[in-house]
Amino acid sequence: MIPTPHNGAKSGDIAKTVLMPGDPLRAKFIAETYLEDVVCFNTVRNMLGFTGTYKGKRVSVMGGGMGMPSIGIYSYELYHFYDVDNIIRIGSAGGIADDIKLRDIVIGMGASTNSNFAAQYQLPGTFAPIADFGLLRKAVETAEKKNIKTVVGNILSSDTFYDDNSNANSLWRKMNILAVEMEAAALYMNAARAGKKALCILTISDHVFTGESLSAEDRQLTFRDMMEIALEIA
Ligand SMILES: O=P(O)(O)O[C@H]1O[C@H](CO)[C@@H](O)[C@H]1O
Ligand SMILES: O=c1cc[nH]c(=O)[nH]1
Repeated sequence: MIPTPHNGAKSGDIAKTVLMPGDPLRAKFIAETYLEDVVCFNTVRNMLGFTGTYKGKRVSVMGGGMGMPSIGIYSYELYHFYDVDNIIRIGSAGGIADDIKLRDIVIGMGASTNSNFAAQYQLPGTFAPIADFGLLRKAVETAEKKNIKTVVGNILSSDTFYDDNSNANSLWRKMNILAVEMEAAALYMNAARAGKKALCILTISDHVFTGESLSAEDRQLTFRDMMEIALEIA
């Protein structure tokens, strides 16, 4: 079923590993900054996707949009229709745990969620969405080699950015959730169901409780550490 309603790529246009920021312009930035011999494979809905080489390895980078329905569509199509094996989400997140600071890189070993995405599987219990251990280990080792600190643990994938329940994040904090973002749980579920691999690496752009947030310039600079870790393990 390719091209799909959401992806104009043809068979073979996409590498086995795809880096997936939420923002398609971040995908363009990565392609222009780090990749050689770049080809743009998707412009449908401006959800830009590129394939090129990084240090001789073929790698793709594509926006995934905001929220679980969006990354759910793009990652499903990549795994099932484009033969992609690994998707590494690289995103921004809000700090929740007290010891998480602006610019920290958080790796989602697990992704708790308030979403109903898992209902489709009709499981007789609660599914725990987790990262691929091999990708996780490589990311941590690569960061250590680069002298970049990472914090590994449980994150929250939320359906809401603006939430009417002002107490919700305090409740998640009690369960040692490190940070909140909006996609990893669906990505991890799609990977599990497809028998493929996924990882979510995040940079803390703001803190839910202190209200601090990074400037646009600071984001650009600190996001590069996360991008380089993802590119190295691709
Ligand atoms: O920076 P990205 O990857 O878009 O990730 C975070 O930013 C968006 C919200 O501002 C959500 O998509 C959230 O998951
Ligand atoms: O989803 C997100 C991303 C960044 N900051 C937040 O508070 N939430």
